[in-house]
Parts: sequence; structure tokens; C-alpha cells
Amino acid sequence: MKYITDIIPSIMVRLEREDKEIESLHMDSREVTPNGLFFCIEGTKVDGHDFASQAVNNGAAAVIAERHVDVEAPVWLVKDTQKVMAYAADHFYDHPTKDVRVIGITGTNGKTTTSHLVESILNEEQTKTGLIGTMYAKIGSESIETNNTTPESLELQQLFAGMRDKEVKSCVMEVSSHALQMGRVRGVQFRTAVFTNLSQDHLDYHGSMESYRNAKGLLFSQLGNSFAGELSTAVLNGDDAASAYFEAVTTVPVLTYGLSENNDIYAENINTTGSKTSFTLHTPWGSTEVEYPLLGKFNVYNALAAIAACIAENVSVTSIVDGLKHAPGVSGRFEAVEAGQESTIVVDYAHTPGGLENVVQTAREMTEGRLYAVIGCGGDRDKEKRPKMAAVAEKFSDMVILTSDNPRSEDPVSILEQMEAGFTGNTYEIIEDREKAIERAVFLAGAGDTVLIAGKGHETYQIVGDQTLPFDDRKVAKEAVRKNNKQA
Ligand SMILES: CC(=O)N[C@H]1[C@@H](OP(=O)(O)OP(=O)(O)OC[C@H]2O[C@@H](n3ccc(=O)[nH]c3=O)[C@H](O)[C@@H]2O)O[C@H](CO)[C@@H](O)[C@@H]1O[C@H](C)C(=O)N[C@@H](C)C(=O)N[C@H](CCC(=O)O)C(=O)O
Ligand SMILES: Nc1ncnc2c1ncn2[C@@H]1O[C@H](COP(=O)(O)OP(=O)(O)OP(=O)(O)O)[C@@H](O)[C@H]1O
Ligand SMILES: N[C@H](CCC[C@H](N)C(=O)O)C(=O)O
Ligand SMILES: [Mg+2]
Repeated sequence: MKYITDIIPSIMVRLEREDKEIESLHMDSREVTPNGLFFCIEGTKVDGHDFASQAVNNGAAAVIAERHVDVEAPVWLVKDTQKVMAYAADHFYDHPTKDVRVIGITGTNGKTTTSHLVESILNEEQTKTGLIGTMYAKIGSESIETNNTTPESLELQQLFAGMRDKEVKSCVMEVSSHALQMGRVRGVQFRTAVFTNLSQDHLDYHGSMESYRNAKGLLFSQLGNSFAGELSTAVLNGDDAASAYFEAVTTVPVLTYGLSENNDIYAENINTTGSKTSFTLHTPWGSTEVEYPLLGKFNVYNALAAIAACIAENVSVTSIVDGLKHAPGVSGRFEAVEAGQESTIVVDYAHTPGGLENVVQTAREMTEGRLYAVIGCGGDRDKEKRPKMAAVAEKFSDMVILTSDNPRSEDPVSILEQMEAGFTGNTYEIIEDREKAIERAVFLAGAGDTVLIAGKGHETYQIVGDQTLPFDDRKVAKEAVRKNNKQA
């Protein structure tokens, strides 16, 4: 049991307030339980202030709001409920990140992949680690469903508290630019913060590349001395121009990684054999050979980011080498689909021009025959990336099939027209139905050819309007091979 004054810094409160004992924190009126504290959040669809009375009817002891709401319970007025909620959650759960070391990863692409590499390395030394990201949250081997890449603060701090209770020593997490901008991670004590890369995404939300970058910068500007008095570390991709900004906004020591020798940590002699990559790793403390089961230059960066983060976390070189070697493939990231077909079929999560460029190039390099790219762009997301993704796919493939990828509330045909504007030639087809688009590519591809199906990766659904329908690129591709064999 805690009092409101125990969890809300007084400086954030605007007017006098009546203290209350509270047992739980809520941002959804429908989930409020007796003696809960309800935070009114203005969302994109509705305004939480309109649900304050429902929250009180459900037993809320008090309400935290940005403006007056007419309810039979004390109302505490604050400037920004979402940010106050983040601090309150950290206090409510008694600062879990004091005990759980948090490694935060931000950047446009590579967060999920890098976090899994870090997890694999940490598991060499720790029996139970935590992970929070796009696909799920994990406490040891227990997987917990999440909605967002970086959950809202209440869910996030609850996850950290669960980790602390289960004696998790370290947690690696993806920190999205949305989360940084909305303050979901305020109060989180990051020990190591990692930057992967910056390229275009989410301009619908951030407005410009500069404010997108600045949002990511919040991870580095909020780094400082940890509760334990230890220094935090900023791990930066020294080959990416945005790192100069992150270095400028942080006060903590910086460790850089990349392919150029100017970096503290860099790779040399990169080699690919079968499904494995190896390189010579150079660090200020010595050199060693590493090997891991991922392909592509972009994954060299992800491996280096994971290595640098683990060096910052004092993990031994032996564990780093072994952890990378034993790293499992990440679901839906350059995942090969095997259904006995003659062609190579790869499912990937590239959903930005930068991500797609890397992955199409990697597919091109490993393809002797023709490369077929099946791509789409999400609805209710950055519109500017649509023609750019089409252009990038056209540049490196022999044929592009444009199709739907979570059109959400938008007209799928209009999304496809916006993508089509990016083509300069005519080696493409437009097949709105994703299943048919995949079937078409599988039908066209023969021995030596590759079909790259990008955009949905691990997703097992297609969001059309407000319906979430089952859809898994891997299953559909397998079924397409089966149908194709039957017809032949
Ligand atoms: C734009 C955005 O970030 N939206 C998030 C937001 O939802 P919303 O704004 O639609 O909320 P809303 O439905 O309008 O409701 C407003 C408030 O009223 C409350 N409410 C609502 C109804 C009711 O009856 N009672 C009630 O109290 C809601 O609980 C909420 O507190 O709050 C939800 C709960 O935390 C989030 O799940 C949701 O993320 C949605 C799913 C989303 O798509 N977010 C994306 C843009 C996002 O955050 N992406 C990033 C980056 C991904 C990447 O890596 O590229 C991420 O971290 O996931
Ligand atoms: N370091 C990288 N540089 C460029 N592209 C990358 C890199 N790593 C992965 N990609 C591409 O981006 C896709 C998504 O990778 P991943 O899921 O690791 O990124 P993410 O940052 O977690 O994405 P999200 O923003 O959706 O959480 C991959 O499928 C691949 O195509
Ligand atoms: N985290 C990204 C994932 C995009 C995946 C793609 N399949 C889409 O729906 O646009 C986003 O929410 O923008
Ligand atoms: Mg991710």
C-alpha cells in the first residue's frame, strides 16, 4: 500500500491535493480496481479524461488529470499525465531498474535483432535475463505478450518489477522513438544505451528527420550516474552521421563501433559461408575471431552493436564469442522458408527504405538467378517512405510485386498507387491480395532465383480496417509452393 504523495513528485503537481492510499495504477478506466489510481491520457482515438467518471465508478481512489474532471474523488492536476505516470510507476514499484541492469537499444533498424544477440551473449553468464521488444517481453524463457515495441510505462515498470522478483540481473530492451517522445521510459535507469542507425521512418509522428533524431537523442541525454553510482555508457555506431549528435547530448563515456578503423570496436575480414558470417573483431583491449548465424553487412553492424553493449556491461570476451556463435536466428528476420522448392524463399521484416535497401542488396548478392521482391507499406504510417521503398526494391531486384501490408484504416489501392510513383521502369506487378502476390512470386521463381517477401516478418496477422485477420507470410509461402507443385 502506498500514498499518492509517495509516488508523485510534488513539483509535478499544480494545485492542492488530497492524499489517498492506493493499491494499483491504471490508464484504462475499464481495468480500474478498488483503490486504484487513474491517469487520464489524451490518446489518438479518445481522451482518457472522458472516462474519469467510469474509473471512479470502478473504484478509483483518485484521478490524475491535465484539466478539471467532474468526479466524486480527488483530482490531482498535472501538466503532462503521461510523463507523471512514468515517474509514478517507477516509484510505485520501488525503482526496479535499481536492481535490474537495463540495456536500451534505439535506432531505425536492427533493434530487435541486436537485442536478441545481446540476450544470447548475456545468457552465457546469467541463468535468467529479461528482454522487451517488438515481438514479446521475456523473463528468462517465459514469454509475455506485448502490444508495443516499448510498452507504456505502467506495463514497463510492472515487467521490470517481475524481473526483479525473479532475480533477473540484466534486461535488454528496444526503445522506440515514440516511447522516448511520449516519455514511456522516464524513470528507467539505463546502464548502457545503444544506437544502431538512423534512416527514414515515422515521419507521420515526428514530422521531420531532425525531430525524429532528437527523440532518439533523449535516450542519450537522460543517461547519467546509476543508482549504484556506476557510470553508464553510450554505445554509438561511429559510421552513422547521427552519432555525433548523440555524443554531443550525452555526458557519459562513449564507445563507438563500426566497420571503419576509427571506431573503438570494429570488424575486419568479413566472411560468409553458408548461413554463417565470421569476422576479426578488434577492440582497444585485443582482437579475436567471431562467428554467428546471420547474413548481410547490416547484421555485422548488429553483431558489433551487441558486442560493444556487452563489453560496456563487463561481459567476458569468451562469453561474447560463445553467445554469438550460439545465437538463434530471429523470427521473421531474413528467415528462409523451406518447402522443398527449387528457389530460395526469404521472409524479412524490412519496413523502411533503409532496411529494405540492406536486405534487398544482401538477397541480390546471394542470388545467381532472378530476384523477386514482394513488398508493401503499412497504412496509417509514414506516407513518404512508400515511393522510396518501391524505388529501392526496383534498384536491386529483377521484378517487384507490390502488395498490401497492414492497410489499417487506409484504402489499400491508394497506398499501392503511392508506392508505384517511386518506380522508374516497368518491371513490376501490383497484386493487392497478399496471398496472391506471394503465390505469383513463388510461381515465377525457379532454381537459382530468390523470392524476398518483406515487411511483415514475424507478424501473424494482416490488419485491414479495424479487423486483425490471421496471415503469416511463411505459412502462405509454404502453401504457395504446395499449390505450385500440384499445378506442375
Ligand atoms: C499512437 C500511439 O502510440 N498509440 C498508443 C496509445 O493508444 P491511443 O492513443 O490510440 O489510445 P486511445 O485509444 O486514444 O485511448 C486514450 C486513453 O484513453 C483510455 N481509455 C480508452 C477507452 C476507454 O473506454 N477507457 C479509457 O480509459 C486508454 O486506455 C488510453 O489511456 O496508447 C496505447 C496503450 O499504451 C498504445 O498501445 C498505442 O500504441 C498503438 C498500438 C501504436 O500503434 N503505437 C505505435 C505508433 C507505437 O508506439 N510504435 C512504437 C514504435 C514501433 C517501432 O519500433 O517502429 C512502439 O514502441 O511500439
Ligand atoms: N543494422 C541494420 N541496418 C539496416 N537494416 C537493418 C539492420 N538490421 C536489420 N535491418 C533490416 O530491418 C528489418 C527489421 O529489423 P529489426 O526487427 O531488427 O529492426 P527494429 O529496429 O527492431 O524494427 P522495429 O522498428 O520494427 O522495432 C530487418 O528485417 C532487416 O531487413
Ligand atoms: N513497428 C513498425 C512495424 C511496421 C511493420 C509493417 N508490417 C507495418 O505494419 O507497417 C510500425 O509499427 O510502424
Ligand atoms: Mg523491433
